[in-house]
Amino acid sequence: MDAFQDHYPENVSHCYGCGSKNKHGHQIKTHWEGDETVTRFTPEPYHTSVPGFAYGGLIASLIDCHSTGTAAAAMYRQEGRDMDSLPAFRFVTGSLHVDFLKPTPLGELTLRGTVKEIKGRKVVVECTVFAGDVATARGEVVAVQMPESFGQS
Ligand SMILES: CCCCCCCC/C=C\CCCCCCCC(=O)SCCNC(=O)CCNC(=O)[C@H](O)C(C)(C)COP(=O)(O)OP(=O)(O)OC[C@H]1O[C@@H](n2cnc3c(N)ncnc32)[C@H](O)[C@@H]1OP(=O)(O)O
Repeated sequence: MDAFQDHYPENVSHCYGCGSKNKHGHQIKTHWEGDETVTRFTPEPYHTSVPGFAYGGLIASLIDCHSTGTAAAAMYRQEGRDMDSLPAFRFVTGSLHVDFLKPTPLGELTLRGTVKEIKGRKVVVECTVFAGDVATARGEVVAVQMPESFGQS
């Protein structure tokens, strides 16, 4: 299935969470299901916190990149544009809030995102992590369109 991350240009495909060119990263893949965005990810044994359960930093990382990808896709969708069209929308994380509701078991996880707000260069995304039918974590990300000057002081 065509994923948002498949449309990131090669020179920005090195992100640890979502870059297809980062062999050490999570390489998440996100797509639309109606008005929700969905990522499926199965943690490895080395993502353990307490034996049998996933490390919270991993959960936060998945929420982060799921949500920045969702922000970009939502902007394209709002403008009725294809994700390969120019100018490109690229988002970075302004803030990342995570509530860990229940221990998250090692096994297939499903992240479901919804867009709460689009305003100017900012998109607010809510994301819930499910293990089976159980919501184990919920996050909110403020994603901001990357300024031209990103990385320069
Ligand atoms: C480090 C490597 C990144 C590589 C990226 C390469 C490009 C790749 C592109 C595509 C591939 C996918 C990449 C996915 C990336 C994955 C996620 C990450 O890990 S990103 C890394 C962590 N994040 C940062 O390093 C941001 C550092 N911070 C900044 O650069 C700025 O602070 C920035 C851009 C976030 C905001 O600065 P302003 O000056 O451009 O924007 P202002 O005008 O202040 O804010 C715009 C709106 O956003 C809100 N906002 C900004 N920061 C906020 C915050 N911390 N909390 C809540 N709202 C915030 C503001 O209140 C404002 O909203 P109102 O218009 O007033 O409604």
